[in-house]
Amino acid sequence: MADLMTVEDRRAHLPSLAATGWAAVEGRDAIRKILRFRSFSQAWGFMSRVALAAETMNHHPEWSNRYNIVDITLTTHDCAGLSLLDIDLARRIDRLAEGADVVADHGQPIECLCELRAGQRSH
Ligand SMILES: C[C@H](O)[C@H](O)[C@H]1CNC2=NC(N)=NC(=O)C2=N1
Repeated sequence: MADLMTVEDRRAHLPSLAATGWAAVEGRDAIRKILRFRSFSQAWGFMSRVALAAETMNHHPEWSNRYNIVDITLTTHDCAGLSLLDIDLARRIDRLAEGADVVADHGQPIECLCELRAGQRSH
């Protein structure tokens, strides 16, 4: 069972993900990144590789694909917020997305997620 990230975890891990284009999702304890590939084929190949990583981790993205665009949101359903599994999957996604363009005009600064929201309690 994945635990909700503590404030310390968040401060340690989230800012570096901002550097690679991850942003906070409005109203959710979740991170989002939008990628643009050269073609549908490149986008689909990326998604295939991420799918294999997700299956290995048993941790899956919420994502959509439109031609050469892949829109990815990560959060952990079991704890209704961000866990370290989301950090791990985000880093694997960044490695697999090498060479793709990052669409940056969305989301809130990721630092918004470095404090726990009302009602959230990390173990
Ligand atoms: C039953 C299965 O192990 C769980 O539903 C896994 C599958 N993949 C998952 N993916 C994500 N993002 N969050 C989860 O809590 C989760 N739980």
